[in-house]
Parts: sequence; C-alpha cells; structure tokens
Amino acid sequence: MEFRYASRVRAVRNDPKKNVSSKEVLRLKKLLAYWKKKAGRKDDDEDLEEIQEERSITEILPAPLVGEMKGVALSLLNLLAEIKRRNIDVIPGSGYMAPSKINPHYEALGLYDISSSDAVEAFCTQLDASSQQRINKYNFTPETVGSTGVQIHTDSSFLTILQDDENGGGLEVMNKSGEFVAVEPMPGSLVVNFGDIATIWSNGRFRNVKHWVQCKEATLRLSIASFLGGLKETPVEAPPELVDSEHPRLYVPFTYRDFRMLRVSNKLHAGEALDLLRVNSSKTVEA
Ligand SMILES: O=C(O)CCC(=O)C(=O)O
Ligand SMILES: [Fe+2]
Repeated sequence: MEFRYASRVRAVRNDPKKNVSSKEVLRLKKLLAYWKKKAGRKDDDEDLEEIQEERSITEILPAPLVGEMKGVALSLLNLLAEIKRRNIDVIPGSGYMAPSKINPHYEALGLYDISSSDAVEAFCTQLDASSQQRINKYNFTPETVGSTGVQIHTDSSFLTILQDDENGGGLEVMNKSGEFVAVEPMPGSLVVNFGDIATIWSNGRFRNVKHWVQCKEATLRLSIASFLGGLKETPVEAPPELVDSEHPRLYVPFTYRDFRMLRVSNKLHAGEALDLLRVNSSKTVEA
C-alpha cells in the first residue's frame, strides 16, 4: 500500500454544505454489498490491540520553529472567509471547515497530499500563501470553557503526526476502557496516533484512537496536524502477511477516497465507518 500525506491546520469554530451526491453513496453501497457477498463470512469480534502512549521527553521541535509554524498557521486562519473557502475538498472533507453547529468554535484549513509539490502549490495559490499545511484554530473564550472544542472522532488517516497546542491542553484520548485521558501539553514534542486506515490495513491489529478537544482555558488554541492517508484510487487492504486462517480478512478493500466519502456522507466520525466495511457486517450504508 502506498500512502499520501494530508495536513490540517485547525482553529475550533465544518461545512454543512459538504453534500455528497446520492449517486456516489449508491455506488459505495453496491461496492460494499459485492465484497461482503464475495467474502461470505461470519462475524468475529476480535479485539483490537492497544498500543500504549509513549512520549519522548526530548524536545524534537525547537521553540522558535514552533512559534514560526504557529504564526504562519494563524495568519492563514485569520484570512477572510471568502479566501479560506477557496481551500476546496480534494477528497471528501479534506478542505476548509468553517465553524458549524457541532463545532462552533473550530475551523480548519486542509492540504491533501503534502508529499505532492503540485498539491502544496495549489494550496498556497488558493490562499495566496507561500507555503503551508493543515492547521487548526480554536477560538476559546471565557464562555466556552468546559465545552467541547472538537467533537469525539477518530482520524481517517493511517497515521497522524500532531504538533499540538503547547499552552492550554485540551486534547484527550480514549483508552481501552473507554475513559478519556488528557494528553498534557509538552512543548517541543509531537503526538502520533493511528487512524481508521491503520485498523483496516493492519487487519484490526492497530487501534484507531478516539479523541476530542475540550476547552480548558479561554485562550486561542492552535494545532498543526499532518495525516498520512491512503492513495485516492488504490484500495487499502491488509497485506497477505497479516491475513491467515487465524486472522481472516476483517475489512473489504476500499480506496481512501471512498472511505472518506462513507465517513462524510454518513456523518460517521468516530470510527463507526469501519463497521460498514467489515466483511460480515450487516450494517448498511444510508443512501
Ligand atoms: O487540536 C488538537 O489537539 C487535535 C486535533 C485533531 O484531533 C485532528 O486534527 O484530527
Ligand atoms: Fe483528530
């Protein structure tokens, strides 16, 4: 499997206009039905392995560099809304997310495929910027303390590398017992987590981590995320080494683009989209 990097710059203030056509959803529905029939297997409730959090205490990113990164991120997120809206989706949900009903204090700009110089160029042209990736901004105020900055979700990526906010905290990840555990701010460090594609690719061995951001302090919060995703047109599937009689294939092969479509069109942001891809799942895609 080959991967593509996408990067997100966010500020907590989603675009309700991101409609996916019902023709596309119908195509996904047929594709799923085909693979499930072909697989013809019964459900097995294999539990996912838990990968423990491990953070290095060595400073990876020097403070001046982080300051510069955040400065660029903020200058882009402070652009006029009409300019930010030029950052359109390349795959569903990859572009600008405006503040929405669910995440009213969050907004984000997205770059699908930071490994492609053409994609980086297109992103910069859209935003009249000289270079950038995906950055998030949370407009926290005294009134928002105690509320959710960004809803509970898993990342759709294979791997996410997050340069998190170093001041206020707020990021919490769910452990195996279903409890949220705070990821304390650690200047100069990066947070790395698995997303949905890692669970599909590893045939269920890697856990997609559920997480959210809570508003702890009335302060502007900025984070920069780089997502290693799949190719738009090549299906993600577990390699033969990870599939045998004891570990039968759990998920139907699916392109990253189609997977994003499933997530966005069905509003399945916390890993539920994986259930639709299980070879023996009886869950169906909503048209
Ligand atoms: O801002 C954060 O700390 C987390 C952001 C996040 O979960 C994401 O971009 O997917
Ligand atoms: Fe996330």
